[in-house]
Amino acid sequence: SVFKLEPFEDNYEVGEDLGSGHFAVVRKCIHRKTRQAFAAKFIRKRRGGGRKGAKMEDIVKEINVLRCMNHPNVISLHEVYDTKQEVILVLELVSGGELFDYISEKEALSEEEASAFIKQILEGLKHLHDNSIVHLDLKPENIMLLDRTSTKIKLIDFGLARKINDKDDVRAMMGTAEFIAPEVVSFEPLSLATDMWSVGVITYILLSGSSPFLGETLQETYHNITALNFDFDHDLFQNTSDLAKDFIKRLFIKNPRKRGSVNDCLNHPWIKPSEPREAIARRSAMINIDN
Ligand SMILES: Cc1ccnnc1
Repeated sequence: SVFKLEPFEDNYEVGEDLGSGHFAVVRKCIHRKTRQAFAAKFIRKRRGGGRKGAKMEDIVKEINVLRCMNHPNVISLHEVYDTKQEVILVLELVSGGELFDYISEKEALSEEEASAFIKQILEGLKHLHDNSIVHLDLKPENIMLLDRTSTKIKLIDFGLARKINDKDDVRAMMGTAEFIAPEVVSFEPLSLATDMWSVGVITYILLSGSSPFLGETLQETYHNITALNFDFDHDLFQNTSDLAKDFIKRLFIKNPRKRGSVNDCLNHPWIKPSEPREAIARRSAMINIDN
């Protein structure tokens, strides 16, 4: 079988908790022979007719998605163990913490920093979308920094990701309320554009520290999303460029077909500066000397 059946602890020492998800817990682990460090995702299997645990078909889906990924901004899968109670995904270890924590420590980021993070998220997402895979759960908790010092990021959780082929449309995948697109709320067919809405939400949060559609209740959040009830006139956006706002506006579009694609976003001037930013800065510095 492609999954290893021997006891996981024969080959790995299990270390500290790194996080937990729906039916899974992620722990740092060290390969006994090579001393190489990984992140082991222990996914509880659904036993009998119970409700606890993940369905094997969903676990296999996540594995198949991870298997076709090979990109610097996407977590890689090393190997899989299959035991009676659980499936263990041995994943590449990223130890810089969640982008979520990085932002909350810094309140809001500079536009350069935000643009650099979003560019990496778009590059990882392009790799998925070029393989017709939609993530469906993009949010700052699922984006991790490679290590404390670098600002390199990786997309980590593919629990809801799936192949989008036109014949069977995908519906009713619930991500996390704040980040889901209108078509998810209203149970309409999902597409790659569903991820692009979430990129808009993440960008808005990186630049302002505030969540665009979040309401007091779940219902209010859903209403704000389907009514596109967001604004930039927060004093939080007073010194944000029109280019950055334009980037976000092209993603908060109700009709998925009209929303910016991952390629549109990578070519947007807020992401792809026409010239290196230091050249822009140098030019404006020269102007200041002349004045
Ligand atoms: C939480 C996590 C997941 C995957 N790799 N490293 C850390």
